[in-house]
Amino acid sequence: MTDGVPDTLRDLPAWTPGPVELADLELILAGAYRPLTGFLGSFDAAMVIAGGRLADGTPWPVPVTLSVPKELTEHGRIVLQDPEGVPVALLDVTEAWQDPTGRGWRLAGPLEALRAPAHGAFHALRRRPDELDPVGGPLPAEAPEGGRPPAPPANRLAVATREPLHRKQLGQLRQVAERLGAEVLVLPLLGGEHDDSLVRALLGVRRELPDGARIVPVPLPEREGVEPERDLLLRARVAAAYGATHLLADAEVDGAAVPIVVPEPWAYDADVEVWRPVARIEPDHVQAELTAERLGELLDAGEPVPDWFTPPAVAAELAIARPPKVRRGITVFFTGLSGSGKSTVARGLADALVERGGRTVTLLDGDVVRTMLSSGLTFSRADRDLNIRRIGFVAAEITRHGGTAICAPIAPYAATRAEVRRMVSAVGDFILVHVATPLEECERRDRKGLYAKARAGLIPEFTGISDPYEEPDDADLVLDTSKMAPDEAVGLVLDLLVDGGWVRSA
Ligand SMILES: Nc1ncnc2c1ncn2[C@@H]1O[C@H](COP(=O)(O)OS(=O)(=O)O)[C@@H](OP(=O)(O)O)[C@H]1O
Ligand SMILES: Nc1ncnc2c1ncn2[C@@H]1O[C@H](COP(=O)(O)OP(=O)(O)O)[C@@H](O)[C@H]1O
Repeated sequence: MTDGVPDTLRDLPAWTPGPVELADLELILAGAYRPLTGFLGSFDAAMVIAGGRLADGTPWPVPVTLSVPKELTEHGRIVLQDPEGVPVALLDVTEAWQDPTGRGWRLAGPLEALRAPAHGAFHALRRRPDELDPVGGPLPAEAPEGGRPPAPPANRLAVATREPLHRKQLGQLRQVAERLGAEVLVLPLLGGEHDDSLVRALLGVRRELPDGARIVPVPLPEREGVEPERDLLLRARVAAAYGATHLLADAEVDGAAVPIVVPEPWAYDADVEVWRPVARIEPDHVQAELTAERLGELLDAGEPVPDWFTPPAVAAELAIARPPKVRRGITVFFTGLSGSGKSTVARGLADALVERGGRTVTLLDGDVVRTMLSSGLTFSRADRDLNIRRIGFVAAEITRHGGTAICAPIAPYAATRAEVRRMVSAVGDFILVHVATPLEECERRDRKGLYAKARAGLIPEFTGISDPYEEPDDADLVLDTSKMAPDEAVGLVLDLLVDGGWVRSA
């Protein structure tokens, strides 16, 4: 491995895989996907999807593939790079194939590591499987006074989790580890929006884990469309590569790479105020679980998460990952025809929120965006989509940081609006307001004289006249401004925000 890009690679085409593929690449190169040494070819992928096995019969739960644009399928070698353009691996292409369902192109072939991938927060905790001691670790150098050295643990119990561990799971983990005589390896699975919170929540309960427990973050994002059983099988594979002899999980699954251990049910004993196996609690002392729904309600309302349920360090991280609604970032996204009233209502809403105080507001109005962020873009479908994606990107950043983004573009395409909803919802909340003023009314208003020009054929591709507008079927609020005054329209959006808990009632 060298610092610069070797001369021999400089002329090769480079490709930046998607986030899940980059995580796969890292795990393949680290040996955490053993026995996989590269992305799957068509036969292996088909066998995995159909029967959970590679073509040679090795059990493998999910298709680990690399998708590329068609142009890249003509090359024999490709440099795979991270999103900053730093080369990570060299792919020797042995097969370019087309996915039978989506028709997208895939590449397979051996990989050569060029440089260790750059890790962000908590990089100091990362370990490749070969950087962990084998089960049991090195023997203690000296025996404790007057006794024999304790036997090293015979087993390694892994927990591979995308969720923090609460008091129940911590108790179950201690119980199972003790029963197995196992050391504990916690693998926080990275790839979500709150990776840092997850790792901090696990570090925060270190003292509640059995002695010597290790925490090693592993990039294993949730994969779209993969059933929970297959995800569990993949977690077991990775745990096995990290030397685990057992994996703690909520459910059993056949064919796992290491035995899955499902702990016996535990509950909170309200009489003696401890968590313990249900079998050891008087039935009328069993406290009802805090459901995920109730936990969500507490966090949304900014109420404390009870100490009996989770340690304070975890509760603090839960509140960071899901802040109270009054402090949570939100995007209010107006969509509608030109002249429908988007800017008027959006401006009125921004003013009303500023007057109330308590929220920072950024208005991303359609016309204004087009003179700054999207200057130079046309009104072709591709440029409109790019414009909306840019607005969505900025809105998501504002939302991530707890702000209020108010957007007011036409945004005529449902798929692009859905993309923005996804981007924003991953980091906060998203409200879609359809300003559904009829075209006749927008045209009658014709504030800028654009409809007249469009009718005269002077503006090609004018939304509603010579270009499509796809009506939303997922709007959180629909406003027809031909039937109400601007103040009333603003009032309706404000009511929605107050009722939903994002804005305090005046
Ligand atoms: N061909 C065509 N179609 C639609 N609109 C046009 C067009 N050409 C210029 N304009 C003016 O541009 C404003 C719409 O820009 P947006 O960025 O909101 O459009 S889009 O979301 O990218 O489709 C829109 O402003 P609003 O009236 O505020 O919606 C129009 O004034
Ligand atoms: N209830 C209402 N809400 C919003 N705008 C209204 C309403 N009633 C009349 N209008 C008028 O309609 C026009 C809408 O223009 P604008 O807000 O720029 O629309 P857009 O941003 O959708 O192009 C303004 O002249 C506004 O005064």
